[in-house]
Amino acid sequence: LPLPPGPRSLPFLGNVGDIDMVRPWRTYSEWKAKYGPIVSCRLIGQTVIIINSEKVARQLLDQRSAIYSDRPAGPVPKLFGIDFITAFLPYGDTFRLHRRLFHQALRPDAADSYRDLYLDKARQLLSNLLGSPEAFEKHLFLYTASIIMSVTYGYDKVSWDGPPITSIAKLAELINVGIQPERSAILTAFPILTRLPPWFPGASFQRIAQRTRTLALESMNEPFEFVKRNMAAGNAPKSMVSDLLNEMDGEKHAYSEQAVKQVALTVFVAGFDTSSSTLSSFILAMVLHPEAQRLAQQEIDSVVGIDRLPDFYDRPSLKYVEAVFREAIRWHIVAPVGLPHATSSDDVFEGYFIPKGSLVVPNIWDMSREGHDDPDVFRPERHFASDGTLLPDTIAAKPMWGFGRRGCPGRFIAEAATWSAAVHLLAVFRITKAVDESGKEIEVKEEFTSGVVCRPVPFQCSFVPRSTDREKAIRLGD
Ligand code: HEM
Repeated sequence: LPLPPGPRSLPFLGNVGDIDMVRPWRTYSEWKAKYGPIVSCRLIGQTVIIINSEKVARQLLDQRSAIYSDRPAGPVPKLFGIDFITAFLPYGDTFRLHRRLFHQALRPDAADSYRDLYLDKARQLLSNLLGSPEAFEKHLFLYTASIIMSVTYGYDKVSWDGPPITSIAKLAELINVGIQPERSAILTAFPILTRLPPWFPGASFQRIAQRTRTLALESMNEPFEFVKRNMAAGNAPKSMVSDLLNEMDGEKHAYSEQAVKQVALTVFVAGFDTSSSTLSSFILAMVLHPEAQRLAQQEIDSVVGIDRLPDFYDRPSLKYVEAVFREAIRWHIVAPVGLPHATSSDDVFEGYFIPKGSLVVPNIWDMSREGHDDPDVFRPERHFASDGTLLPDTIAAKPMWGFGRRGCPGRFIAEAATWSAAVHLLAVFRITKAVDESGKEIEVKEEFTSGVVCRPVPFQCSFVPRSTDREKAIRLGD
């Protein structure tokens, strides 16, 4: 049987020269128009299957997940000392154990049990923004980091420039650089390069790898020991690690401390950049679309009133806010091609052969545009049916979280935490373009970085308190 259709490829490099390496999802969408929703190509000796439709992704990655849940084998995670991170594990026993621990700690009801925390940290975010609005990116990072560190290890407060955040955040940043797909493809094709000494011209990746290995060990051990010390002293707050360690005692040998450490560090690595980028993108959308912002604020004022701040029980009544939130996420999807899956055995789909070991790339960017008119336009109204009711498709069911047994286990926490921040920002601030010294508005562009996770290119904006009473209340809560 033939492979799925696709562009002709050169003997060794394959289709490397055909792909927009900065925004590969755009090339994949062009191929969809030519070849259909499932496309095959070659990248330096590797068969790549690109899925350009949610329907096909569900048929293969969800319904045949026993075949489509591996990750590409390559030397990069090991070289960088991060092969224990769940997202890089091959499909096997360790992977299954990690997923079981994630399920225990992050399933929907567990994620709901942290609602007070999301609200508390969102109010802290507002206070930080009142203090230094120009540093909003840093405050978003701190918001995400403090929720993750509290849920995972029980930290009450974390500071941006102190341990353990400095090393973990640096690690997350280096991993983002280290796992760039182009570099992975080259090192996978020429594993000999991984033996180059760090001083060799062009081998700067070896220095990054060395630093990442050290940071990974540090970041795994330091916060873990913090929980163990607290547990020994009898004052460990509830957290993912303390819960798992407590359960481990009752369930001897079911899993090891090492597995708990690995899963815990994965939460930060996988959740930090993705969640803070989502919020940054939401703020950019509000700056560029003041009318949508105004309508959302009008709704908050009428549902919540002006004497209190929003809470999760308001969410079902805040339908326009929900549409704005959904649209901000859809408008610029944070991980446009998610993470590649790999097949662990041969398969046949609609008359096409999909060989074992193929890389399978879901084009989530294209899927988020399917069925929408003018998909580039920011339009919250698209999430309402013609009778004015909000469409039933929830954020948790969207392709943005990936697929099948590899789908994002942090989606419930991520969604609740980003919603909490977004609705608080809307309740308290008018988010506008910043003005320069002469009073002129500083233009803001709809520009995003590229990579596994995409965030808006740094921009300036203003956070103008909408009510002096609320401003006072937040300042007093400092
Ligand atoms: C808006 C924020 C987030 C987005 C958009 C997002 C999206 C994704 C995507 C697309 C994948 C790849 C799924 C696949 O391969 O099919 C993924 C994997 C993963 N995510 Fe998230 N994620 C977010 C936040 C989080 C958070 C907060 C956590 C942890 C609490 C988390 C934990 C993970 C883990 C552990 C994996 C790897 C799963 C595996 O390989 O089995 N993510 N995420």
